[in-house]
Amino acid sequence: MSELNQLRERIEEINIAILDLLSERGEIAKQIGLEKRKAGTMIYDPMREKEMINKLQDLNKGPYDDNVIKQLFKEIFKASTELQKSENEKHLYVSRKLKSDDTIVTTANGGVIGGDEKIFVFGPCSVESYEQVEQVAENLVEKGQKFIRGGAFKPRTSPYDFQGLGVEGLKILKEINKKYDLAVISEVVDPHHFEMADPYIDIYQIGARNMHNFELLKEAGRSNKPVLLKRGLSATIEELIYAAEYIHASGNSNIIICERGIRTYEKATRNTLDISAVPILKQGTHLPVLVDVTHSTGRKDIMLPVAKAALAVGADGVMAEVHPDPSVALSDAGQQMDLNEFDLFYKEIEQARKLYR
Ligand SMILES: O=C(O)C(=O)C[C@]1(C(=O)O)C=C[C@@H](O)C=C1
Repeated sequence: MSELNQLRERIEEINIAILDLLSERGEIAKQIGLEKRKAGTMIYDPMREKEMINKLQDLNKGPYDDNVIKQLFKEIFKASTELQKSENEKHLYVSRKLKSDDTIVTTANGGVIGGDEKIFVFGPCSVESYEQVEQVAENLVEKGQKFIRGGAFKPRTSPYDFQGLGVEGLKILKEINKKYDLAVISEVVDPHHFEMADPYIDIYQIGARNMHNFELLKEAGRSNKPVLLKRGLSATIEELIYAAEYIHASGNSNIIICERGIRTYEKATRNTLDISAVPILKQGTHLPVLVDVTHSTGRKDIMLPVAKAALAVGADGVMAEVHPDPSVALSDAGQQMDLNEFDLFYKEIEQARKLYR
């Protein structure tokens, strides 16, 4: 055998030895990934990678220089994190990889979210009085709606802003539910609220500001009612999925995700609606996805085209705020539709809804 062929043979043996070691390394990385998942730690660990690279560079005898070694190992670490992520994703309860069928959330009054028909969730930002909620409820029943939203506990940016009527607000919502058979969606802000609010609420809402409140998510997971989870103000789609996973992992599979806009540098709208999050969430998870056009835009003049866009990209429904007299509303006065504006909005969005059934 020529010298060249002998060397090539040796190199191929080494390739196979490296491949075997890489496979073994990959299997260990997968196990590390599972341990990290149990502990709730992030997959990517730059400090650990730096430590390992420093050690390897110290031991490096050449002929490859330190930078080449660094690049080669960086590629290996990257491949490991990708492996860990896809393994984790396969194991996420909310992942479509684990369950290909859509999750369909139902309420006692026959409301269905995530089924063949797209749905709407309308109602005032805050519950202010029985009369105020009733005016909206009557309007919704005339339109054949199944849901009403209204906040009784309001986590507001300023502590001096209206904080909601609390339990009194929930009682009003229950009266409305009994009289109009509308399923009530209302926010809870404290892990102790679930037990207290149970007799009054049909779907618990976890608001954007609490998307990362893990104790609240876990308690929502222990509750026996559907949970509408809003995307955090600065949360990535991955973080939103993990927040939903917290609820599912604690035992509750009835989860609805709500894209409500994220904080960007753009000032033309209140938040920036991440429209691409909708198909990404629909592909990556089996959960129903709603789009809140009030909080994402903060502008009544563009709510309709944005709502149509949400339905067009695959949202299971649209949320929007409606108030009988927004000018005196105790919260979100500028962005809630009055009943006339709502009629116009509804006529058009109902047409669009039929298109995307
Ligand atoms: O040690 C870890 O925490 C791992 O997840 C393993 C590993 C690796 O491949 O060595 C993978 C990704 C991390 O960014 C750091 C290291």
